Amino acid sequence: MQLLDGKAISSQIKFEIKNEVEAWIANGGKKPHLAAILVGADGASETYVASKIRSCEEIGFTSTLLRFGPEISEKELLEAVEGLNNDPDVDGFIVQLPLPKHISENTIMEAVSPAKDVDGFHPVNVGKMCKGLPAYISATPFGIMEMLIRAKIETSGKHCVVIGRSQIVGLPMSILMQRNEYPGNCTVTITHSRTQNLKEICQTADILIVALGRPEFVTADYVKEGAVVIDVGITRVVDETKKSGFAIKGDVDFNDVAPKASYITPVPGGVGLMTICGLLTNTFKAAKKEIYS
Ligand SMILES: NC(=O)C1=CN([C@@H]2O[C@H](COP(=O)(O)OP(=O)(O)OC[C@H]3O[C@@H](n4cnc5c(N)ncnc54)[C@H](OP(=O)(O)O)[C@@H]3O)[C@@H](O)[C@H]2O)C=CC1
Ligand SMILES: Nc1nc(=O)c2c([nH]1)NC[C@@H]1CN(c3ccc(C(=O)N[C@@H](CCC(=O)O)C(=O)O)cc3)C=[N+]21
Repeated sequence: MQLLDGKAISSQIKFEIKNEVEAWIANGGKKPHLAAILVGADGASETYVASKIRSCEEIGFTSTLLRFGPEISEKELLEAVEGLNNDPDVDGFIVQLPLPKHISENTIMEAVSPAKDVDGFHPVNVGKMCKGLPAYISATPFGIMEMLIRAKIETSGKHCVVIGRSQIVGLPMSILMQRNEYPGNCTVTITHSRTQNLKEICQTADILIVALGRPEFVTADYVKEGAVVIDVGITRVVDETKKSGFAIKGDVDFNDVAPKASYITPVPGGVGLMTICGLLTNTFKAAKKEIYS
């Protein structure tokens, strides 16, 4: 078993971005500025925001966080989005999901200017990604692809099973893994809560990407000997032994699955850190106006 060490890979990527940003600024470029809107207090979002702010500081980006209570109206949130769309200093921003039930996530995602949509959630960016055109690609799938590249994992002709079909992870991940270029060319199966025989399908996976949001759901009996296992899940569970009062768990039972896997990502220290790299890469592209002039 080989650990796909998100900490080591993401440190290397951040080092590379930091150097590029320094050169960009030395040549008169603008310091990249990433903003985030957080509504309420979702555990995974809190983890993300904290991690993101730390990374922005590390590599020399400006970061701004706009926090709102869960009672904010859709109209007020749309105004906040419009404010960031029109703020010339903000290069890119994300609206943390999930949003409270009374707010339509699709309405909010469509309100974000595609040029500042560093999460890659706007239909224009999703459409461009599907067609293989230059676009912001959702940070988590982007980070996972980068991890596969850096670990030189063979993907061509492999069976990739994705658990979860969300707009933010499962769906874009599936599209990227079937593309006619490395790291893609997989035969992809997308599974979800209505899938029958999930375990049997997972047992046929050469590459298993798990994003359903249930801590330690995938056990060794789901996994073929020698499979590559990518754990996207981030759930805060109560843990009295921790200073913070909680521990972060993935969707894969790591200790059970690791002996069977050829490669596996840990949680924490895996995909989450790669997501941050995806977001920073997209934000730097936004500052350089690489995709939208
Ligand atoms: N590490 C990182 O960078 C990131 C981590 N996350 C984490 O990843 C996890 C998934 O996030 P996200 O995609 O947003 O979650 P969603 O809740 O939006 O989607 C979950 C998906 O899993 C499916 N699902 C739920 N239960 C089952 C089941 N028992 N069997 C099979 N499929 C099931 C759902 O099916 P259906 O469509 O039928 O409801 C849905 O498609 C969460 O823990 C989240 O915090 C998310 C983003 C980034
Ligand atoms: N619009 C939107 N885009 C997202 O990409 C998005 C979102 N909303 N909502 C919440 C989920 C969750 N998510 C995480 C990303 C990184 C870490 C992360 O950096 N984790 C580190 C640090 C963990 C720690 O602090 O210990 C790790 O796993 O090692 C966590 C969670 C992005 N999400």
